Amino acid sequence: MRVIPVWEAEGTVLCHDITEIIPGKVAGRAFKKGHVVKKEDISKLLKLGKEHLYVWEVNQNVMHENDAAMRIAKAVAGPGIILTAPIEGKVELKAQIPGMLKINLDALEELNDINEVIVASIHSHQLVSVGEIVAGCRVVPLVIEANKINNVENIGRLSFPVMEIKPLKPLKVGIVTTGSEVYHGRIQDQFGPVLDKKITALGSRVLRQIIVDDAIDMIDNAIKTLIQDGAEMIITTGGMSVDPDDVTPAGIRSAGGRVVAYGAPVLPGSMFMLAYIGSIPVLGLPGCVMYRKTTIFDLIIPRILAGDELNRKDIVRLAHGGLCTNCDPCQYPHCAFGKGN
Ligand SMILES: Nc1nc2c(c(=O)[nH]1)N[C@H]1C(S)=C(S)[C@@H](COP(=O)(O)OP(=O)(O)OC[C@H]3O[C@@H](n4cnc5c(N)ncnc54)[C@H](O)[C@@H]3O)O[C@H]1N2
Ligand code: MOO
Repeated sequence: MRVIPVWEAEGTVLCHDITEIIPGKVAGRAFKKGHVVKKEDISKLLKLGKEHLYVWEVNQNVMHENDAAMRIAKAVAGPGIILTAPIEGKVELKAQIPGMLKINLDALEELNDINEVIVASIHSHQLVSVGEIVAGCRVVPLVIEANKINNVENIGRLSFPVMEIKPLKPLKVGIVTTGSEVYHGRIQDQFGPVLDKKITALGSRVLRQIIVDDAIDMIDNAIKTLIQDGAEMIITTGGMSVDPDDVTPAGIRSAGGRVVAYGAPVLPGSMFMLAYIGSIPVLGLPGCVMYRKTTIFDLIIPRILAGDELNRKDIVRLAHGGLCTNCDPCQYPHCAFGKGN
C-alpha cells in the first residue's frame, strides 16, 4: 500500500471505500474498495476532496482479489462445474449438470492451508441439481501475493479434479429378496416397492426381483441368474443380522462376492454388506432400509451410481455423521447424516 497523488492514480487499486455525501441527496459509497481507478474517475475523486489516495500496486508479484478468486476457482473446478463472474472478490462454483458432487478432501484441506486462500464447499458425495452452488472461492485481503495463487494452481493440477460433478449412470438393478415369511407368502413383500421408488428416482431401473427362502443356495442362484440377465448392480434384502435364518451374507459370498465390508458404522443400516462380483456391486440391505426413511442405502447408492468403487475405508469413514437422529420432520439431506466425508 502506498500514497499517491490522485493525478497518477489511473490503473491503481483503491484500498478502501470512498464515501460521497451531498446533504439531502447522497450519502454512500462513491467508489468501492478494490476499484481499479479509471482516467474519468480522477475528476470525481478531486470533487470528493481526494488529492491523494491509498492504493495497492498490482504487479506480477501481487494480484487483485477478483483475479485471484477466478484463478483459484479455475484451479478447483473439474468436469460438470461452471464458474460465476467475480462479485466483491468472490467466485462461485455451480453445478452444470445434475449428479453427485465429488471433492478431493485432502486437496481441499491443502488449498485452504495456504494462508489467505479460501475455498468453502458443501459436503462431498451430495446429489446436486443444475445451478446449485457447490463452492465459493476468495482471498482474505484485497490483494494477494501471486506465488500463493501459483501454489493453488499446482495443487489443482496435481489433484485434478479437486471438485467435479459425476453424472449418475442409469443401471439395471437386480433384487434378491430373502425371507421364508415372504417366500411362502405368509406376508407380502414390502421391500421391493421401497427400493423401486428410490432406484427410479435416481434414474436407474429394477430389472427383476427374485424372492427366495432363507437358503444360501437359493440366494447364490438368484444372484447369478440376475447377473446373467444383465443386472449391473445386485441388491439383496433381509436376513442380514443375527438369527440362524439370517444367511444372506453367506449367500453373497457363495455367489462369488468379494466382501468389502460387512457391518457399517451407520445407524440405521449397521448390518449392511458391500461386496463386488467382478465389477458388479452387491449390496446386502438389512430390514431397517425397508421402514426407515433415510439409511445407509441413501448414503451409498449415489456413490455407486456415480461410478465410485468403494473400499473398506470409504465405509469406515461414514462413522462421522453416521448417526441419524431421527428428527421429526426429517430434514435429510439438509442435516448432518452422512456428511462426515
Ligand atoms: N440381537 C440383535 N438383534 C438385531 C440386530 C443385532 O445386531 N442383534 N440387528 C438389528 C438390525 S440393526 C436390523 S436392521 C434388524 C433387521 O435385520 P435383518 O436384515 O436380518 O432383517 P430380517 O430379520 O430379515 O427381517 C426383519 C423384519 O423385517 C421383515 N421383513 C424382512 N424383509 C421383508 C420384506 N421383503 N417384506 C416385508 N417384511 C420384511 C421381517 O418379516 C421381520 O419382521 O435386525 C435387528 N435385530
Ligand atoms: O443397522 Mo440396522 O441395519 O440399524 O437398523
